[in-house]
Amino acid sequence: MGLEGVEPSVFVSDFLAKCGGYAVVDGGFATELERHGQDLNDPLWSAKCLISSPHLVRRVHLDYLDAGANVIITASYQATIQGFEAKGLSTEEAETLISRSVEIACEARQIYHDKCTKDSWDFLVDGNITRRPVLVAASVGSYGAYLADGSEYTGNYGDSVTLESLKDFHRRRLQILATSGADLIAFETIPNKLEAQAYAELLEEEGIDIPSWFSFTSKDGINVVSGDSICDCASIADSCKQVAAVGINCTPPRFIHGLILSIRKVTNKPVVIYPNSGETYDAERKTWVKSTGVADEDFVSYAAKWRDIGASLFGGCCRTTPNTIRAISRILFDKSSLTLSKADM
Ligand code: MET
Ligand SMILES: [Zn+2]
Repeated sequence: MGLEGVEPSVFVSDFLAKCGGYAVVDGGFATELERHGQDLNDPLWSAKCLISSPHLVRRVHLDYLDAGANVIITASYQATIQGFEAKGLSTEEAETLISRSVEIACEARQIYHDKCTKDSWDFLVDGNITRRPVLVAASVGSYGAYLADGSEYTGNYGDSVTLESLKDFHRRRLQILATSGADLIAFETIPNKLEAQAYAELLEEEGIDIPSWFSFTSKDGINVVSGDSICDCASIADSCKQVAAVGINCTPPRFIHGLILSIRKVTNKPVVIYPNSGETYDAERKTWVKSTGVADEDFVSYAAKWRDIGASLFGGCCRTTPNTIRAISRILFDKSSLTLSKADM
């Protein structure tokens, strides 16, 4: 499935309609690889597994598909040409691994669909076999993710990083991912306005012809992590015609409600929400710690409320699991939890 001349907004609204109005995104990817025993304490983080354990990458995609995901996000979050080269790989090898991340996700989707066709009684609607729509979203992590020093959670890149240097950093990987067979590009954990602007300009300059979503990260529910206003950031996404959805990921669930309301003020594009488990990443100790202060309840119970204030795509980020996604899927498609206005439609 690709854009094929279809407007990005139409592509996503058609997809949402086919999913039943709302779509389920997968959950934490790197942290799920860790749960399977991988040591990702490495500058490549999850991208390390593209080299050492591609079978496990496929396994985790399959687990999320089994849990109900309509969108699976590739293992390319921290897969950069610069990062692979620092490990001694050639440029060509690095580029192959980046494309491979998309191929593996597409393979998982194929395996999943083949399995469903065999067990087709699960998929019978009015006597016809229907397939749950599944899109492969190619992940682009921020420049801070490549630095692997936690700066995707501060957005503080220093004065030497400019709009042009960010565009140069991201250009080649974006070109590869856009022609790799992915259905869309997921720009994830965007920590500041400058990087959003760099992505928007790159999409235009490179004539990227698959849709994208821009997903920001926040640690206070008001601004993105750098302190830039979420409204300013979402406005950049709103102005870019190739951006088909705007949202928030890797942010504690308790901040999501206010962020959706802020995003809604500046855009009518679909809102994508995939919070983390509510724990905080300690970059020095390279570990997740329980946050102090307000407790994060099980965020699955919030999903219906986020839907009711206008979000359309829901999943999880770091430390969420296939169980989280299964629960979100249940809540979203549980007709009895729909609001009156939705039930009346
Ligand atoms: C730091 S956010 C990481 C996002 C990425 N898609 C993952 O789940 O691994
Ligand atoms: Zn995350």
